[in-house]
Parts: sequence; C-alpha cells; structure tokens
Amino acid sequence: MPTPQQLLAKLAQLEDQNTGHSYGENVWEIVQNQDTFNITLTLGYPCEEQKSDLISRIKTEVGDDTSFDLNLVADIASHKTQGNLPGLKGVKNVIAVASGKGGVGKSTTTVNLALAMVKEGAKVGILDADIYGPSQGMMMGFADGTRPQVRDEKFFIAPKAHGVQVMSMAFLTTQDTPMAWRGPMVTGALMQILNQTAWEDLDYLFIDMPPGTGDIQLTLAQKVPVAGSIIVTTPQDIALLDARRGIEMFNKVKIPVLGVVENMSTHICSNCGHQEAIFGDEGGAGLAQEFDVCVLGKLPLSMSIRQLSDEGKPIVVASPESDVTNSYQSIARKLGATLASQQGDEDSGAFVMPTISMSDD
Ligand SMILES: Nc1ncnc2c1ncn2[C@@H]1O[C@H](COP(=O)(O)OP(=O)(O)OP(=O)(O)O)[C@@H](O)[C@H]1O
Repeated sequence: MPTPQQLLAKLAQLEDQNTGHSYGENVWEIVQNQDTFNITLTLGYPCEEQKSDLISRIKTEVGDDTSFDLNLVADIASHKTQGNLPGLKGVKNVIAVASGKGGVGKSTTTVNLALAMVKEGAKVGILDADIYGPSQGMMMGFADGTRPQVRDEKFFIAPKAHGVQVMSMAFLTTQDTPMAWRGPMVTGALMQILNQTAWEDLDYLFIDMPPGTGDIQLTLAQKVPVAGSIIVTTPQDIALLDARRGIEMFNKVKIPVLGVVENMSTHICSNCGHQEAIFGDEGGAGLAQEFDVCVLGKLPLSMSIRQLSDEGKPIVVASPESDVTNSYQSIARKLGATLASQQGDEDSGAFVMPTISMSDD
C-alpha cells in the first residue's frame, strides 16, 4: 500500500488539463481508512459532466487505483473584480458576455453556456443587459408578460427557467415601451436592475451585454463588478475587427478576458454533413493569439441551434446528448477553469497544504 506522501507526489506530477495546473495543488485532504485512502481534490470549477472521466483518468495515471477513493469537489471561489469594486450580494462571480458586432450569437451563446454551467453543477443567473433587443426571455421559454415578483417593495425575485435565475429588461417593459433611451438612462436602469434583484446564492451571473463598444458598454464595464469577460465572435473579418475593440475595452478597464467563443464557425450541411467555413477559417484563433487569450471553443452554424432558441428550448436542454451540447459543456468547463486559475486572485492559485488524517471508523 502506498504512503500518503507517495500518492501526493504522483498527483503533483499529473496536470489538470482544464486548468494546466498540477493536481497536487488541489489536494484538500487525505483520510486513511483501514487499507484505503479517501482523497478529496478541490478543483475550483464545476465539472459534473466530466467527473467520472476525470476520476478514472486520475486513478489510472496514479496507479494503485484500488488503494484510494477519489472525491472531486468544485468549491467555486469568488474572484477579484476590476479595481476591487465591491461584489454583488448573492453572486460570487459576474461574467460579462460581449461582442463588438450585433447578431453574432452573443445571446444564444450566453443562454446555452449558462445552461451548460448548470449541468456542470453550478448555480447560475443571467442578466439580459441587451436593452435594445432583450431576447433572453424568449430564448429561455418564458411566457409573454412574465414579470418578476417584488419582495419588500424593494427587490425583484428573478423568474427561473431550467434552473437559471433570469432578469431582463423585457420583464419590466411592454413591447410598446419606447427604447429610444439615452446612454445614462440605460446604464442607470441596468445598474438598478442588477443591484435590486435578490440574486440567490449564484456561482456565476452572466451578463448579456448590449452589442458594441460605445459609451453604454464602457460605463457598464466600469461600474459592474466583473470577474471576467467572454468575447463572442464569428470568424468573419468584420466581426473580428469589432471583437478586437471589445477586448481592448475590457483591457482598458482591467477586466480579464477569459476567452473567445467562435460562433458560426463552420456550416454543417444537414443533408450531406459536408462542413464549410463560410465565414472564414480560424479567425477566432488569430484574435486569441494576438491578445494572448484562449479560444474557449467553437460552435457550428447549425439549424437546430437557431430553431430551438426560437422555440424557447435552448439546445443544451432540448438535445442534451448532441455534439453541439458537448461543445457548450466543454466551453463551460474551460471558462470555469480559466477563471479559477486567474493570476492575482487572492483566493485562487494559492497552494494550501492538504490535511492527512486517519479515519475514526
Ligand atoms: N451557431 C448558430 N447557428 C445558427 N444560428 C445561430 C447560431 N448562433 C446564433 N444563431 C441565430 O442567430 C440569430 C442572432 O443570434 P443572437 O440573438 O444570439 O445574436 P446576438 O449577438 O445576441 O444579437 P444582438 O446583437 O442583436 O443582441 C438568432 O436567430 C440565433 O438563433
């Protein structure tokens, strides 16, 4: 039977492929029972969908796999915000989803990513800040006229769909409400909704930002306490140009860009399965390389993504076993892992000595 130190040494040599860090940094405790150990690793990001694969990979690589049981715990921390802005009550991490250009699939990506995070075991919310074209209500399948409840005449209770708490400007206005608001009114209204919603115990709150990089977006990026951002783009040159402005905006206000999602990456013909890069090839990868950020993943231009979104049944819940859903799951894990390993966070990356103990039973 190995010693705890031998097991620790083996885990230290093994890399968590989601974060690029050694599993040795994640060992929380080793408890010795009669003739087995019980090892708990805290990963810092949710990964329910990959858990059994991870456990069997780690056990195989460490060897002696009958001598220990492995327990993987997400233990999601709250990460630093830009300029150390005070965090939002009830929310550990705010993630801004932005695109320089409209219509690239930012809202679709936000919805499916949020749902993928729920499947990975996280508690998730969405704020639809896309004030001129709020679409989260429709995409999440809320009935027309859905309104949040109000608590103590002060706080909105976010309506829930598929386990996600959702707040949208669309819940507070009617279709006839004129949206020809000026910038300060928009940011004022959004800050009010953000702060006056009683978010309940969220690991991640995704903010679906208005498209573009103008005053509204910049003000939001300065005022909302954000832990990290994602840029959604298509590989098309024009979208990439605008996405570049998005990255520069986040750099300016010191919000880490956690990665780029390349949407409508290739078209897969629903008749013959032929794949074609109709918006160009590897554009997102070039952008990511230029700014030293990672490509979190790519999604094809797919009829079912659009159809299911329009029906209010996002593909991650409507077609949980599909390749597209697997791509969203992988992006969600990578996003969580990238945030977990951000440099400069007080509560991440710090090595904590594991406890080694004997079981009383
Ligand atoms: N990968 C995809 N494959 C097929 N259709 C997609 C894909 N992603 C998004 N769409 C469709 O493209 C349209 C625009 O998507 P979406 O509303 O998510 O974009 P957006 O960037 O949020 O737009 P806006 O800037 O107007 O807020 C929608 O009809 C959506 O269903």
